[in-house]
Amino acid sequence: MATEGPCNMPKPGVFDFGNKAKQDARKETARQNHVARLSSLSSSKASSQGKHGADEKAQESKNILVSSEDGITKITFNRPAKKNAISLQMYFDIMLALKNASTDNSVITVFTVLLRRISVMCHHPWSRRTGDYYSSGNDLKNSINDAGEIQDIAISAKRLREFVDCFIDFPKPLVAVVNGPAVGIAVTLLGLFDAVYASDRCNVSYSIHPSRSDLGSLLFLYVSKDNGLRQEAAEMLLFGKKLTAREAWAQGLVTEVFPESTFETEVWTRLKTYAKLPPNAMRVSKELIRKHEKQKLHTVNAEECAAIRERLPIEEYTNALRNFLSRKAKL
Ligand SMILES: CCCCCC/C=C/C(=O)SCCNC(=O)CCNC(=O)[C@H](O)C(C)(C)COP(=O)(O)OP(=O)(O)OC[C@H]1O[C@@H](n2cnc3c(N)ncnc32)[C@H](O)[C@@H]1OP(=O)(O)O
Repeated sequence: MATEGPCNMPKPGVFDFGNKAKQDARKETARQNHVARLSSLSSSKASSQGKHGADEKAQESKNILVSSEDGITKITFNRPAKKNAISLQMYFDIMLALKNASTDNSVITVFTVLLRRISVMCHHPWSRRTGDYYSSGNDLKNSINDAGEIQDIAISAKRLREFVDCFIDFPKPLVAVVNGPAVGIAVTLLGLFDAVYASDRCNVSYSIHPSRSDLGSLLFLYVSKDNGLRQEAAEMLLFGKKLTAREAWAQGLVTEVFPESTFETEVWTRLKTYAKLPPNAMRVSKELIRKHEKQKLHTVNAEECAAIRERLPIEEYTNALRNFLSRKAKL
């Protein structure tokens, strides 16, 4: 792989991970090992997948499960021990899953959390219960090594930008089934879904993570457009106020709130019905609805990621990270 000289390669498309990784490597020669790891992950998985039907199992990875059934491709967080914190590998797995879902036979793509079976001594011997968290956001270990030093900020910030771009550009209806609390980047993404169904045990928040106001500007753009909710949104983004599912609905961040007891049945019944609607009409409608805001979202995303890249190495951030990792601080 060339690492010197001018970069004359054309800018790769948003789902063109192979070329993006190569360009990263040219610019970040000092970080080649890390980039190579991500690149090899991309190429090995991409080559083993290609196009597939909506009724086949599409992708296996430990913390992100992908399956397709009844016209719905489901992308499922499966890292309950870490509250579904999103590691660098998971960012990559999700991008790959979105890339595949954009060309598979499915009609709708849904993000959700794996349900866990727990034993309860009440009316039923076994009861289904949702995973603890929908997602606790960015894995705080992404940017700190075992010695407590900040690492790979440039690559992480670039990866984050590509990740969010994939959501902005996703061509099919994209739905979030949020059956637990969501934090940080997982909240920001809600504004990029076409529908967000939340159970009443969900809440949304930004952490004490000092980068939250950068990351939140994307969300702010979305919720505060014409609806006079600027101050409420700012309270969450600047001061870390946690919103209940119903407050998030009032902000326009959640489409509908369901009681936890009927959440799964109601939501999946509805989604299966939606997946029978004409796919092309939905794609064209989505394109028309989103067309005018897309460029703005890309611009804000680029600005946010640049701000994250600049601000993250500062002491305020490193202290917050170390405090969390040494168990002195939480949300
Ligand atoms: C370089 C790229 C920069 C990107 C910047 C953009 C930022 C995006 C964001 O998403 S910022 C938000 C980051 N998230 C947080 O700050 C949440 C941190 N977590 C918590 O505050 C708490 O864990 C909790 C409130 C979510 C849950 O508390 P509790 O129920 O008490 O569980 P534990 O704290 O014991 O957690 C269990 C287990 O999970 C690990 N964990 C939880 N969240 C994260 C996380 N975000 N990153 C890494 N690890 C996480 C936690 O350490 C425990 O692990 P352990 O059992 O100790 O091994």
